Amino acid sequence: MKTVLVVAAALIDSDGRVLIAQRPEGKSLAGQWEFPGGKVEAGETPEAALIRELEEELGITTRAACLAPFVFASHTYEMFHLLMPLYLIRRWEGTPQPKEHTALKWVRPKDMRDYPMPPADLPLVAYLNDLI
Ligand SMILES: Nc1nc2c([nH]c(=O)n2[C@H]2C[C@H](O)[C@@H](COP(=O)(O)OP(=O)(O)OP(=O)(O)O)O2)c(=O)[nH]1
Repeated sequence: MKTVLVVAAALIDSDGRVLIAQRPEGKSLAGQWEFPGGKVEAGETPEAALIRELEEELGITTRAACLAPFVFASHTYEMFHLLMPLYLIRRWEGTPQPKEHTALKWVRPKDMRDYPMPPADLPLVAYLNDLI
């Protein structure tokens, strides 16, 4: 089975809330709430991929020095194995806009269970709960 490398971000605001984004209709896991991010492309570093995805998906600018490696998900889906590092980001420029998602929401980690998330993400929420 193929291992797919996806990078994701937990943007954290000054109130300790984390940004989650709802996947659009027509995609896999439609309607579920995820951490912004996406697949690392050939020849790209994970950090460059995340900076690119945040610009494309949210219209925000950040830089590699603002990405703090945190934890990772390793989860087998039916068609592939997902390996997904999650970076913490507390500094960025711009206001996140849902350019590719149905909606965005700032939520406290303890409230994330109210939002259906991909199975790979559930362990990550527990780590955010401990952090924040
Ligand atoms: N960005 C992101 N992707 C996640 C999370 N949890 C999780 O299982 N994924 C999965 C969903 C997708 O299969 C893949 C991310 O792919 P993507 O967002 O770049 O591309 P996509 O939706 O077009 O992918 P797909 O339809 O081909 O599955 O990782 C998460 O928290 N954030």
